[in-house]
Amino acid sequence: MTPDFWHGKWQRNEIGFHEGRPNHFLVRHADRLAAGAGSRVFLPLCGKTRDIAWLMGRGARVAGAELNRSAIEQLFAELELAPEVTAAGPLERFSAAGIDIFVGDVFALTPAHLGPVDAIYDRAALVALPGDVRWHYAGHLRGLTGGARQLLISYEYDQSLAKGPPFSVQADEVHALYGADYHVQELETAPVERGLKGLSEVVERIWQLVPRQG
Ligand SMILES: C[S@@+](CC[C@H](N)C(=O)[O-])C[C@H]1O[C@@H](n2cnc3c(N)ncnc32)[C@H](O)[C@@H]1O
Repeated sequence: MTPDFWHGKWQRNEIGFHEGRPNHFLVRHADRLAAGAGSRVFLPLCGKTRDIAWLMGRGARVAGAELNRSAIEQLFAELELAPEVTAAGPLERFSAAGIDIFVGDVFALTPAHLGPVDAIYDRAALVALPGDVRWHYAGHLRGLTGGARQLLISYEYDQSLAKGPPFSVQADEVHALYGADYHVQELETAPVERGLKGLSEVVERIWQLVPRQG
């Protein structure tokens, strides 16, 4: 997916991925992020997800990365926060109390700019990326965060019936991407009731990834 693909989606308001309310799996399993008051949670490819407000409401601090500037302007408007905007290498940092969002390519974000994070919450981020990029992404997340624990939400469907994104990411791929560094545990699986891409047989899975040396 090129940056223009995603900018076009935001420009045309084709944001079917945006849930508009906190994700049901996150609400049920957030305690496993061990991200209570003061913890800092990183949301890669964050869009303007309502999960950010929900996590902040629990006292977590939030960091995010998002390609599209308008999405982040909308996010701050919805949070009723006025961001301070500064340069962060090739990205921009939108900051307010308890929140830093890096606008630009997540692959250009460095650990020095991101700063320490306690946990990663990946919803519709890994699955937004094509297969070859997913390997690069998993390694980049490790490098950015020192292998912080994760909650990861994936979709599975028959990829021969529809093109991504979101891409189908099978269980064995999650293990292959993360199993060397993390204990990978499936927490819950549920059918996507409204379907996805016109397909009725789609499942959504939430994973907990705990660092092996942690
Ligand atoms: C499927 S959406 C998911 C957004 C959000 N996680 C949610 O749950 O609503 C993927 C988002 O990733 C952003 N994105 C895609 N490639 C990116 C990249 N290389 N760096 C940063 N953001 C990216 C897109 O603009 C889009 O907002």
